[in-house]
Amino acid sequence: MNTAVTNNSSNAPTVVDIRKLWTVFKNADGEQVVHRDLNMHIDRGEVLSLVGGSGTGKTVLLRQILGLEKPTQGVVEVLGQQPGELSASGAANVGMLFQHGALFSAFSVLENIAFPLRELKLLPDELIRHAALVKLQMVGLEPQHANKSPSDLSGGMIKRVALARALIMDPPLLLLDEPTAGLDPEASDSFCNLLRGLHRELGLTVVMVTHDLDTLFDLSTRIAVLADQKVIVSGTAREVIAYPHPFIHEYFLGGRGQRALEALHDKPATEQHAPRPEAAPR
Ligand SMILES: Nc1ncnc2c1ncn2[C@@H]1O[C@H](COP(=O)(O)OP(=O)(O)OP(=O)(O)O)[C@@H](O)[C@H]1O
Repeated sequence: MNTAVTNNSSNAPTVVDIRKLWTVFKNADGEQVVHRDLNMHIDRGEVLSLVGGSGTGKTVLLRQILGLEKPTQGVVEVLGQQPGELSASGAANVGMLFQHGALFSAFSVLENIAFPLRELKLLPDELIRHAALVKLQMVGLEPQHANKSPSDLSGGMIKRVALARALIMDPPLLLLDEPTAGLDPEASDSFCNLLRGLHRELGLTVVMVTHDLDTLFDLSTRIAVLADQKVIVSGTAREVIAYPHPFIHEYFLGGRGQRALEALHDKPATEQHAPRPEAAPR
């Protein structure tokens, strides 16, 4: 099997560096190796999407970058720090948008957004409230929604509130787990537009897991494919699709993939970024 392609032309600093990562779970049948000697690095400003079959360890990898789980072996670094060892201020390096928003149902919209900042216990209430209102506006919601309960919100609004909460500490790195899952096409387009605008305006680095090909092609500057317990290829959509692997063929060249690809063909090639090797750690 070929290994993946050309050089990284970017001189941007590395935000996420994963080296020789192993994830092994013990279960009733013995051991399950999810990641085997996996290497991946993500530079500042990238929107890197993780694609792979069910159970290939995409969510586990996000949780390891966030510091919720430790790998069995190997190194995960975010801005040069191990996520599990981040200080209170360092914890602000990563914001995470969970798949279903994961809002606290007993809290108002504003209390949900403010929660991570309030937990730090470093700022007065009025400043926290002001910061949360700024984030509410940043995700395109009017102040009149501030006191609503999550149960009064549409699916698209819940995602926006969850995004505002993920951004409350101004993290340079944002993790997105299925950001458009459960949204209708219109809400999904609108949320992608919001994410694209925030990525540009805030200079964010983004790592995303999505099964939605429209979202994948719409937002990604690079796609990394997880298969055979590692990243088998990373690059633009065109480069990844050209890589010979049964998963890629099935995933991108089935009917669903073909439809999403038609939309991609309308995009100028200049919107695509250079492919990257992930075979060896730096
Ligand atoms: N805490 C855990 N203990 C044991 N096994 C786990 C644990 N967390 C994840 N796994 C297993 O690791 C594998 C990878 O899980 P993960 O949720 O990362 O997959 P995924 O690529 O996100 O899949 P999907 O696309 O279906 O969401 C799965 O087989 C899962 O059952």
